[in-house]
Amino acid sequence: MAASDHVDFATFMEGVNRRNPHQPEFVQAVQEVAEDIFDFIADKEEYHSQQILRRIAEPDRVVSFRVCWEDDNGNIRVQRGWRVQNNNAIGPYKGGIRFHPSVNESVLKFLAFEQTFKNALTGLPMGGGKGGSNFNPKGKSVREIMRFCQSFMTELFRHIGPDVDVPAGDIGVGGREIGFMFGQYKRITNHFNGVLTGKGLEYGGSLIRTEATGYGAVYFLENMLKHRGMDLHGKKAVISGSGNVATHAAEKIVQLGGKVLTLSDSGGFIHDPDGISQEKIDWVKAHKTHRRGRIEEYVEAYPAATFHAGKTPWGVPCDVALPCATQNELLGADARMLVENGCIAVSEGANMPSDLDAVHHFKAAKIMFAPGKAANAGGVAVSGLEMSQNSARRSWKEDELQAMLKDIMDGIHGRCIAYGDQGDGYVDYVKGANIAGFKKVADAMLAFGVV
Ligand SMILES: NC(=O)C1=CN([C@@H]2O[C@H](COP(=O)(O)OP(=O)(O)OC[C@H]3O[C@@H](n4cnc5c(N)ncnc54)[C@H](O)[C@@H]3O)[C@@H](O)[C@H]2O)C=CC1
Ligand SMILES: O=C(O)CCC(=O)C(=O)O
Repeated sequence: MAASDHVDFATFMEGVNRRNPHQPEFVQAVQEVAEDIFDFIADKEEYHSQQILRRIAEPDRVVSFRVCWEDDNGNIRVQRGWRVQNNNAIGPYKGGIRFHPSVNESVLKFLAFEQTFKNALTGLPMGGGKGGSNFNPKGKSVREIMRFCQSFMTELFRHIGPDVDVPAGDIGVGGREIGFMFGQYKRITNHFNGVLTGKGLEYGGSLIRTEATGYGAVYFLENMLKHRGMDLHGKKAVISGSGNVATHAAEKIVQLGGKVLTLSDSGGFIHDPDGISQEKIDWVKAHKTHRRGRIEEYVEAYPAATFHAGKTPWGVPCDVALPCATQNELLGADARMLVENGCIAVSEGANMPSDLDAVHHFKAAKIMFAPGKAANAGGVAVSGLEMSQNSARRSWKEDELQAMLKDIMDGIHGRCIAYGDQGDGYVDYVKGANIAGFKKVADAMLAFGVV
């Protein structure tokens, strides 16, 4: 294709929209990447002629299946399950499984697409995938969760494998669910291998996998601040979510001398002006993981705090913000409010929590803004380390893994600077992450020819 025949950004996006009707999350994720990639490849003929971005934005395959299970009252329930295998140019498909009523093909395609770039950024050999179901774990008994997980794996097992596709947890899927799924995989296949990550320590799991995403998001934040000669000491942090990522991000902020003011769930947010200490974080972890309670009950345990029903925490003045709940939970108006209130840095613990308007505003305001594909990559990175440990049939020590996680987060920060430094002191981390992730996957694809 001659340079003049190159498809331009608008035509490319028109095609993405046309081919993916009613999939707004997927189109949004592709647009955020394409905005940067089109500039980068403007003078790189091969990426155009080999249609690399067009190919990455078309999943290798989307498997959709029926998941039948029986509830405690003997009723037969039917859910839909999916595995989206987006791209395996640099390694086996890798990415979590989400159980939430909002899960649909668009959400999983966006997550698998993002995962492709994120996994490339870690420097480890992992392709991008994601799966899940519209099953709602809320209010279900442990036996119901177990029956659902077993039924889900009864179909999923034929599409995955330690060198094929290695799922893990995500929203609604933690250690308990991974245990039920691994048990069923082993029963069906008679194989004990590293087909899932986030496993229990007794059966092949890795130390610090549970903490890695939240800790990693704070390490990335720390790196951004350090790059500008600052640190987290005394900084006020606003965090959304109260699950795995949010509570471990809060824990690391507290360890590094910051003050955490908020946590949230789909019912609203709590604001604790005294700061959410380690003891309070432990209470939230137990409340969410064992008692499966709501965040509003925090104010009964800690009366100095207030609960704000149906609201997000972005109006609380802060120095740094970490959206750690779900996609599109931080909108353009929230971004404006954060910047006006003096927020200097945002590190995305969740996947695509900021909508496009918010991302554009953060970039225009030139605050430090780390997109999820860079900031929350610590989780999948330690999953990659779990895969290595499983292959070698050994377990590394905690301090070795902590050092590796830190090193990987430093590496991602460095890659973002390499492609995102604007030369005037401002680093466009979105651009840096998109280009660094794209380049690795694209160059592998070029090596394979047209496949
Ligand atoms: N668990 C992991 O290792 C990784 C998770 N992530 C992302 O981090 C985010 C959180 O995941 P986890 O903490 O693992 O899940 P989780 O299931 O432990 O917690 C999810 C949290 O988000 C909240 N939430 C869900 N939907 C919400 C909504 N509509 N409005 C407000 N709050 C809502 C829940 O109440 C809960 O506090 C997701 O975007 C996930 O994709 C990203 C990288 C790795
Ligand atoms: O550890 C993994 O493989 C999954 C992590 C994940 O789902 C994510 O990075 O969004």
